[in-house]
Amino acid sequence: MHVSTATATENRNAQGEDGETVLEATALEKSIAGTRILDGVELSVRGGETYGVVGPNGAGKTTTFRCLLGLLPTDGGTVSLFGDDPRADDAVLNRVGVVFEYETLQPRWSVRDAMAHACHVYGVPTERIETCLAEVGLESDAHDRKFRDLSKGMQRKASVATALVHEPDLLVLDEPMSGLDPGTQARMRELIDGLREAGRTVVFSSHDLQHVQALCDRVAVIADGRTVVETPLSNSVRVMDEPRPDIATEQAGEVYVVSDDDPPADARTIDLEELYFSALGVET
Ligand SMILES: Nc1ncnc2c1ncn2[C@@H]1O[C@H](COP(=O)(O)OP(=O)(O)OP(=O)(O)O)[C@@H](O)[C@H]1O
Repeated sequence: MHVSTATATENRNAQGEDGETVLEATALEKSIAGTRILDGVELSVRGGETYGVVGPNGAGKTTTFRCLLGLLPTDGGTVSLFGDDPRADDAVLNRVGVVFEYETLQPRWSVRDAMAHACHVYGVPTERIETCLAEVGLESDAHDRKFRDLSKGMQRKASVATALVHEPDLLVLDEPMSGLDPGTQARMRELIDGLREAGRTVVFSSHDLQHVQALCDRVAVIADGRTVVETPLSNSVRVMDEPRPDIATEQAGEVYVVSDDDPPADARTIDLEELYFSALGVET
């Protein structure tokens, strides 16, 4: 999969300067059938970054994505998507491409038909179909086959291609790697990396901490419906074993994540897996 970097500057300009907050949630709450599902999700995604959301099964990642996009009503908290609240006005969703793990394209439509429909809905030329199919590297013999007759990997690529037709400023991918063989996962990883190179903002959830570590600029660990810690990754996380009054830190279990760009000399480096288990209070 390859994404041209030629339009990176244009894309960055379209979504604002790098570093501008494009998606933010504070104190997000959601109950379903009397059960509290989300109880304090906090996250902030900046323009141009790749942002990972990790957490155990049932932590609330998919529910968070639905609430962030205004697809589920919330019971409390704030949501800001490119400065607008999608729960009040969903027009801002025109700037977003979304692929949920279990929501598929129309099973009886061919990939090209589904993409043509998306082009029609968004008012973009159907030339985008070939561009996006090439971008995700979907095998050419799959383009005119019915969605239901494709392998899971082909279906995932077709779904991502469809989510890209309107050149969204933000791509939200719920578990993009799940159920894919290692080779297809690697190609999905290349795609996400290529999107970042092209200046797009990508948010994705995953259980594969290695993928998240390799791809993401920042990550949020969610457990029991709340954000336990949100931190820059840049290949490693700087932590201290004790807090210090002069240093900004965020507790994640037994460690204190240093949020300062200039960590103190006694800060040590841990990987995402160690942070994850510490944040969840799991002995390893
Ligand atoms: N419509 C619903 N009705 C009842 N419970 C729900 C509903 N949707 C989600 N839940 C519950 O909310 C919790 C969070 O689910 P969610 O799918 O958001 O978690 P997740 O972190 O995405 O999990 P996974 O990693 O397994 O995909 C789970 O306990 C789930 O059973």
